[in-house]
Amino acid sequence: MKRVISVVAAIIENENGEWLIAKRPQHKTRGGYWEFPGGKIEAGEEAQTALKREISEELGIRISIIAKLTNQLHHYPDISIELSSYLCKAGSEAPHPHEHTAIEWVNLNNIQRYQLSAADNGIIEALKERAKQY
Ligand SMILES: Nc1nc2c([nH]c(=O)n2[C@H]2C[C@H](O)[C@@H](COP(=O)(O)OP(=O)(O)OP(=O)(O)O)O2)c(=O)[nH]1
Ligand SMILES: [Mg+2]
Repeated sequence: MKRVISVVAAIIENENGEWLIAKRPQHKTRGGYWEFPGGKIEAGEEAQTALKREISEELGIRISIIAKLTNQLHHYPDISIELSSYLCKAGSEAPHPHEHTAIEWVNLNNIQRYQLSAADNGIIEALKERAKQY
């Protein structure tokens, strides 16, 4: 059995109802794919603490975590990940891509144009479901 890596991702919404996605650098696993910023939970770390740390490292901003959105196990050929996503709000600080090659604010209608990691399909589904309720 493959090792399961616990990963947290921030689903950050701005005032225009757009979501922040970031492009992974080529040299990393799943390089060139877009994702929701975040990363691996370190040993002994709480999920939400890990998320705030990752977002500070990757984008240089603080976030408030509103609610958990999804929790899904995904098997890639090389690794398995347990991906937990959280709905978040950013303050007035502008995010900068410290560890990605680009960031974009996208709405749910044009997010399909970006090639997202396979594990993120469940997150998009959940966001679309949620959008129907409003
Ligand atoms: N952050 C993030 N990782 C994702 C998403 N979807 C997805 O399959 N992954 C995968 C890619 C990686 O194999 C793993 C998380 O890796 P990561 O590269 O962000 O981890 P990290 O920030 O801790 O980076 P590193 O120190 O290991 O380089 O989860 C997503 O939406 N966000
Ligand atoms: Mg990361």
